[in-house]
Amino acid sequence: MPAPAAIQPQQGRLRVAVLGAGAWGTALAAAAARLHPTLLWARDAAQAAAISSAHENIRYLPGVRLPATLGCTDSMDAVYAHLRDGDQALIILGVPVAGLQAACAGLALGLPAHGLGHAAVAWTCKGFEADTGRLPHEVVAQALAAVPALGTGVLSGPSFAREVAQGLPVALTIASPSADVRELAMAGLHGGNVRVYASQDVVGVEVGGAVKNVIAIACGIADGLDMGANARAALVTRGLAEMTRLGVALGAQAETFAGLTGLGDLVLTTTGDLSRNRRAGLEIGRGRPLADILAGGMTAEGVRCARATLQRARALGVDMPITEAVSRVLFENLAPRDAVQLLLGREAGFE
Ligand SMILES: NC(=O)C1=CN([C@@H]2O[C@H](COP(=O)(O)OP(=O)(O)OC[C@H]3O[C@@H](n4cnc5c(N)ncnc54)[C@H](OP(=O)(O)O)[C@@H]3O)[C@@H](O)[C@H]2O)C=CC1
Ligand SMILES: O=C(CO)COP(=O)(O)O
Repeated sequence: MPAPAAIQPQQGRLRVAVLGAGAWGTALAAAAARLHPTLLWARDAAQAAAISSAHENIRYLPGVRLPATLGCTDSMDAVYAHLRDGDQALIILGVPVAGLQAACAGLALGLPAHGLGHAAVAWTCKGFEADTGRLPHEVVAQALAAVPALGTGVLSGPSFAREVAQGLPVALTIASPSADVRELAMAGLHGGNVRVYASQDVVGVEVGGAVKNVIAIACGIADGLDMGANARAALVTRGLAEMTRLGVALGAQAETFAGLTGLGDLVLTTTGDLSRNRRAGLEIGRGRPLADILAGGMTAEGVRCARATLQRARALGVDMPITEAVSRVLFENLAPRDAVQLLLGREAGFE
């Protein structure tokens, strides 16, 4: 695609709101607050008050100091008032896939009622919706259909929340059919140690984010079983192949999977121990029951969406052997070692 137009400085004019004060929403809010007036929204009043006063999200990012300029509220009216005070409004959704529909349904009512029907909305969740198999943009299109002037896009890429909140370097991708949304997201976050690239391939970016979580579980399982570095490299590479097959079948561009939101995020999440999906896999490989691992409420989107990914792939006739093996380990009591044998026992074929 052609390079997007140069970004004009928006200081003082662009206002950013981040909905969802989990690890990733808080980290992105911290990054945006270094550049623009930014307000974070938490659904829990006590959590919002604690973040505003202590400048720390003790539940999700303990020990990380947040910018003093970053406020947090549990009031959507306060969010709308904050956005109305600027000339341009960027709303970043930091909720998981399971919360996306409800978050958008709220915005579909609230944004037009507050004169913000032209805002830009970017979601950050990674996965297929568990019950419906929809990708996030399909959820958003339906939930925001009543506000057609809104610009929408997906923000993704290899990005552990803790590192971003600490101000360490990161590269992200905003994918949207709208040049305005791409430029607004870049203006909102690009600067200092944050680089934001643009893409038009929403499907490719979303499929990369969804499938890499499942492959991270597979790599965690292999590492938990001490299968070695060769096994991990094989899973990453063949995982990339199945991610690409599914993405292309859904209309994505194959090149997207060689970028930040495909290979980039796959490498990060399959090898970095900050990954919750990888950690879930490690524990499974070491024999811990899944229910135990998730008992604390840890967000592991690969667990939530593995079955939906597989169903969508089957409907398209796409072969995803690693995703299938992970799904059977998670939900059909297949022993991790038997899953490895199943993958190794497949017929030889062309790469
Ligand atoms: N953490 C990371 O490094 C990254 C995460 N992501 C993606 O971002 C998304 C969010 O992840 P992350 O922030 O880490 O998750 P967390 O578990 O840290 O936080 C989730 C946040 O969403 C809220 N939430 C949870 N369920 C719902 C719901 N059904 N409706 C509304 N709000 C809800 C939670 O509120 P409450 O606290 O009140 O429960 C919390 O504020 C995931 O899809 C993840 O894959 C993307 C890039 C990096
Ligand atoms: O998406 C992520 C990094 O880009 C975070 O990965 P986990 O959800 O596995 O922690």
